[in-house]
Amino acid sequence: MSANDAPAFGVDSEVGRLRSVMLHRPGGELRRLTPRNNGALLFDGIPWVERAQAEHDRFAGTLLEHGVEVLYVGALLAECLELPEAREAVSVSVTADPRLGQTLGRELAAYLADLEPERLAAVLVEGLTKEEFGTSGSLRHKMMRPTEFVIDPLPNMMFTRDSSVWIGDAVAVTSLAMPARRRETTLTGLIYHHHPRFAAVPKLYDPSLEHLEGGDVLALAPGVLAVGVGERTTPAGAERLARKAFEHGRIHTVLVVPIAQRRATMHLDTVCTMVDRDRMVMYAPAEQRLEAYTLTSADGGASLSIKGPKRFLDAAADAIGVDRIEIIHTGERDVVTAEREQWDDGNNTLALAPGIAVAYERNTVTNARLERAGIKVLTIPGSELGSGRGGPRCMSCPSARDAFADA
Ligand SMILES: NC(=O)NCCC[C@H](N)C(=O)O
Repeated sequence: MSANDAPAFGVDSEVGRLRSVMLHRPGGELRRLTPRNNGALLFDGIPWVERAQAEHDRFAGTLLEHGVEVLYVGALLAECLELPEAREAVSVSVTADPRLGQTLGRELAAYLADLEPERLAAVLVEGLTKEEFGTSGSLRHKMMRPTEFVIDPLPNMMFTRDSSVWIGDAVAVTSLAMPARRRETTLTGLIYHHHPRFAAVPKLYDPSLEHLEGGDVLALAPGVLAVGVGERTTPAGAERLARKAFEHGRIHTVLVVPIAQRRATMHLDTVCTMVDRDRMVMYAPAEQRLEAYTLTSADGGASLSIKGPKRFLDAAADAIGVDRIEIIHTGERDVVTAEREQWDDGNNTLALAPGIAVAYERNTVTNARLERAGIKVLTIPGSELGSGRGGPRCMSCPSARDAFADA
């Protein structure tokens, strides 16, 4: 398919020319972060909010300059929340929180029902404190501190990569592992199920299923997925996704890649990302260490063949049908620079086309290596955004790329 008749939706690789992407511009939810809650909310510091927004605007600006359509979660949500059925679904999911109790739950439903779509969309992401909510006849409310949350904020909403992932022409709304992020998928799910733009798109997964996060899913090439299994995605989640992808029919091989269960490697896309058709930026120690189980199915996912494990890069080259995948290392050969730049999302790049990638400017050594290898690196600032431990790939969910064959 050529660029002119590219599908309205669809992602068959990490590098096909990017056409449309979902972002979330960080807002008031970042103002909820304090030194007491930042750990539980999965931030390594307290971001300067205005600066984080300016950095995010630079990111979005870079995408727009390169012809990418930028869709914002806030606007899509507000558009959905014009629909009574979407408002009802969101109210039911928020007020089902057992911590609220019957009275506060009922009062909260009435409060949400009075909000205009845009304000409701903002409250759902920014959260709501007791003092913002106002008076209540509930015991729960009486016993809360003024700054305690009636609705928890979602400061990680800007990492749109994790709560949904496109596989061919279908979307998987994922099942997030960390309590601080679980409610994100009620919002992304709402968008994909209710927004007229996406309502007809086939849905491959849902948040009630085994844990699976989009940052762990790499579309290595048409028909081939790599799924990291570690702190977030479970083996059961990877297996379920594989079955569903085989059943849907666009995927022939799923490589399941165990990754260390620690914060520095929370998702596979913190360890490696594709920057070209057969080139990857990767944390050097992973080159030899990463292994993969190769999953295939001869009957559309009803039964699975599981082979391996073998070295990930060999399994990937076999599955894609190339001699080898060329690796560009994060940082230098010295362990310290590599570790620092891996931590700062040096290999969490977003490809706009084969050989063109957006990267944080701070990872100077990795970026220089990429440039030396002939990759065009478009840098963006990320000093504040980075405190959430996610880079350009984490902060974007592509819904349309040109087909790999034509990219
Ligand atoms: N794919 C990614 O690596 N996403 C970054 C997620 C960062 C977020 N603070 C988290 O811990 O989930």
